[in-house]
Amino acid sequence: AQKTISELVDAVNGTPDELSRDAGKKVKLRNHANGFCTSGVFKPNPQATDAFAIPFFTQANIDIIARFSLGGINPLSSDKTTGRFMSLKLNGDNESLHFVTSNAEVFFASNLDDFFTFQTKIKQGNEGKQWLIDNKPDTKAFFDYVKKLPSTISYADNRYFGVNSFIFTSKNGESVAGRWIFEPVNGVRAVSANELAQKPDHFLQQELTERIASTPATWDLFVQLAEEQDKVNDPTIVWPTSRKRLLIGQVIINGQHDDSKATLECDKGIFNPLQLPKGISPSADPILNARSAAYIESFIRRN
Ligand code: HEM
Repeated sequence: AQKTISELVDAVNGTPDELSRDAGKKVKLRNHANGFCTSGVFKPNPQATDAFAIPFFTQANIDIIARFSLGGINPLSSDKTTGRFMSLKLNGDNESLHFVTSNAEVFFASNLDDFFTFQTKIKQGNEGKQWLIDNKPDTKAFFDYVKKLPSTISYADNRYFGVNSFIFTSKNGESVAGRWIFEPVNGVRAVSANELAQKPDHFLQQELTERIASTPATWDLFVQLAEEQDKVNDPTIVWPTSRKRLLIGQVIINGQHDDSKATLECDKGIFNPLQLPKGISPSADPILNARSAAYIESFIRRN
């Protein structure tokens, strides 16, 4: 039988027992616990609405609430790992759009059973990891990809990927599949193992806060468009880099609303990958379609 949302959240939180929901609630477990919130503005590319029928992007400046995080349920995990995550709420005058992204372009599972298996095995240490390498080619490909990710000493120095596909309505009413890619305007900056070793265990929050006090962290947001032969509903398959990209706008993280209630309390809420404006809809990717419900279940448990 298909895994339930509750079982998936149990597996993520590592509390797979009948009382897990209550247990999770008591200890307030949450994935991506090591993280913090800040703010900024999104400036759509005026040409974006030449290609797409997405009225949301006609607003010149859209407020952003951002949360940067690491994977895992340990709020005190070391910042020296390579995984980096960026979640954004674009709050427009009439609609909103959320992004929940990773610096890995590829996912480790294409279906909920494999997601559950990954979460369960990965918590069993080296033996579980070896089992995944031997039995799950998608997960092995993900491990190989992650090994090649650069070490970075700033959230600003990474590319971020939406990973799952969405369906975009073109100006002439056609549906086209695409994926979000955020390119850091100053490029990816990798550091040596030596430079990373000199850092304390926790530095990412302070680094970004100090950085944006003088210079915003900025990303160009692109939609990478699928071609006929591309697998749209499988996040373990990366599309060729030759695929056409359209510039949608720029993400500018400058802390402009860091004193607002929405930013200060952003940790309490959720980022919802299915919060989309008119003209963008979810693909049939089963991973994407389980995410909102899982995030809401996690939200209920931790509140
Ligand atoms: C079936 C697939 C997935 C499940 C079940 C799942 C589960 C979860 C859960 C339970 C949380 C905690 C939510 C909360 O309490 O706020 C979470 C957060 C998060 N997930 Fe996933 N996830 C899935 C796929 C993905 C994918 C594909 C990505 C990357 C593109 C991703 C990136 C994130 C990020 C960045 C957060 C933190 C959001 C924040 O900053 O508040 N997840 N996920």
